[in-house]
Amino acid sequence: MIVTLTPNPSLDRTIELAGPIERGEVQRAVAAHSEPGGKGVNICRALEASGISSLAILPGDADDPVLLALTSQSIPHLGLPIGAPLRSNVAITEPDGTTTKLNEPGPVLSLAQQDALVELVLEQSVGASWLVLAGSVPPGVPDDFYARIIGELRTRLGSHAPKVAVDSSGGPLAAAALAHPDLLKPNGEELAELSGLFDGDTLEANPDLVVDAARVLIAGGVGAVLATLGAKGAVLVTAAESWLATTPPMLAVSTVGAGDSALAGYLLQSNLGASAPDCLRQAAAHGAAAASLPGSTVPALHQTNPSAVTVTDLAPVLASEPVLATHPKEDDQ
Ligand SMILES: O=P(O)(O)OC[C@@]1(O)O[C@H](CO)[C@@H](O)[C@@H]1O
Repeated sequence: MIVTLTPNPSLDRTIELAGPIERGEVQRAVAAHSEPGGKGVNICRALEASGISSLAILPGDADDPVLLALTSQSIPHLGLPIGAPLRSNVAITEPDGTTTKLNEPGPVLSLAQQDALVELVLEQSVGASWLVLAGSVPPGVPDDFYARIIGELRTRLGSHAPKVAVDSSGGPLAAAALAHPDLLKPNGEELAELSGLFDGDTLEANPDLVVDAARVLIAGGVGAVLATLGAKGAVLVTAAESWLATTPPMLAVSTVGAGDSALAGYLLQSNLGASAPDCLRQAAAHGAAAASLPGSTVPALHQTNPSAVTVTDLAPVLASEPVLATHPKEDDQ
């Protein structure tokens, strides 16, 4: 069983345009759809689609559209009632694959609600193989929320605690990185910010340099780093080894949730006891498949093509003069 916590879930609304977005103009959409979202929710949707048992923990009332959608899609979940509507996030997609994402702040979580959410996570983590702490934290929640959960989990469950993966950004990601998670899943920009090495564009264009940046985090106590690099693939760095996974070129339809799907692919194989390079291979295959699907749609295992993924060994470059290059972002936003 894989448990995810999404403290700031959303109803993801995708609006498809027939041409480029025009600021300040009225434009007609060709299609629109809604899906229950938030990073941990997407990971559970991807795992369930492949028959891997999971539980999505999130704040939200039973009659909130996000929870109603999870129920109707038979995604196992536990909602903590908060008496307020969850947020709606909007993605605007253009025919060339460009995705523009507008994320609301989300409802405030009181201290009592935060404590209740932590308690729910600790209770449900007993017997789980992984706990995934995913996404932004809503207003009122301090940056050390994920770090606190990792600490309390290990104090309470000791050697029975599940492995912890973190997929977040900004302050919550930085604080969680110091709490020794087993796996961190940054994109190039997040890894650059966390490590203080290079910038996001440089890392996304130069997977070799990702190893140097990830090693900074591993030296600080992070178990392994799975860095998703959009069209450039993904890099997995452990204490001793590192690999790059690349996929054949493709035109992205919507990159929303591609990073979440990549993490789901990794966890899926990890749960089956696969080797680190095979976990990475599935991560890249899941990420590519997600980018080929509209909106926040997540792929099932049978919709991915791991045999088309090339996995190669990487070594740290420790470049004294980083290569300057840019690359369009295609990771999830
Ligand atoms: O605002 P956050 O919590 O950072 O990200 C939320 C979000 O953009 O992440 C998912 C894609 O990764 C979407 O389902 C959702 O709308």
